[in-house]
Amino acid sequence: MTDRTTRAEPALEATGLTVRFGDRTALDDLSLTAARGAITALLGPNGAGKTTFLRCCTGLIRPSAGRVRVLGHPAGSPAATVGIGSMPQSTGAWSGIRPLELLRHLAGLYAHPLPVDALAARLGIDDFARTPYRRLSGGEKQAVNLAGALVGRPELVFLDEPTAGMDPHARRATWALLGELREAGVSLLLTTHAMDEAATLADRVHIVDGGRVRLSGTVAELTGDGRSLEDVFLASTSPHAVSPSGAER
Ligand SMILES: Nc1ncnc2c1ncn2[C@@H]1O[C@H](COP(=O)(O)OP(=O)(O)OP(=O)(O)O)[C@@H](O)[C@H]1O
Repeated sequence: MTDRTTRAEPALEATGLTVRFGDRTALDDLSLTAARGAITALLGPNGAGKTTFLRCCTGLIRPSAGRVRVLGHPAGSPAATVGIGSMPQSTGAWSGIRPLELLRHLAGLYAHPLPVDALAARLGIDDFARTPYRRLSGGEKQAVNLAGALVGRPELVFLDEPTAGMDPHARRATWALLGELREAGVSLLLTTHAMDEAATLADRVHIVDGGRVRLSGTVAELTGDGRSLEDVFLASTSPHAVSPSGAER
């Protein structure tokens, strides 16, 4: 599916994305790229537009203006969708299904899935493999959601706050796994509120606020003047919600 031309394109390229929900502007002419084989982190206050952006990338939302190319193909097209994995912030979809059943079901949708048992063992899912999804703890659900995103061997993975709710052991194990995926050439785009997560993992950071990219760079570039990443974040973003007109606050 991926030819030489599309391999030359970034893993992800968004140009001039605008998304409105009624009179609320969630994305406001947002443009950014994510390189192949790298971890790109999206930081931003609550309501900044991060999840909306991921939903545009996975084809769940069609922007009112702008375009997204995923692995060299239009977002939402079959050619783009086949190469991606997505870990949403939460999913109410699974309810009574048990983690191993779910992962086997998802694996069956792909031609060359990862071995489910090994993936479940790696993410500690063995311990609760037969517990109905809705009974799992927050961190356990996160592990299952992550496994679901990875089981199809995606070229590009979208992770919406992947370690939110995880204990420090699970968080470190997840960081290690994401680092290994990058070493294997997988491209990753994650959102996070954890500055240490971005600083540890990200090759490039985009700070988003009010539906726009406010700052981009490596962590070293962004903190080159001696400030912490959190100080840079606080100085470049606002605590207020997006105004109904979408105007800058
Ligand atoms: N389906 C929807 N209908 C109406 N408004 C929406 C919808 N989805 C998102 N919004 C609004 O768009 C804005 C951006 O939301 P989004 O979920 O993308 O933010 P976020 O950066 O992911 O926030 P958080 O860090 O809290 O998860 C918010 O003001 C939100 O209320």
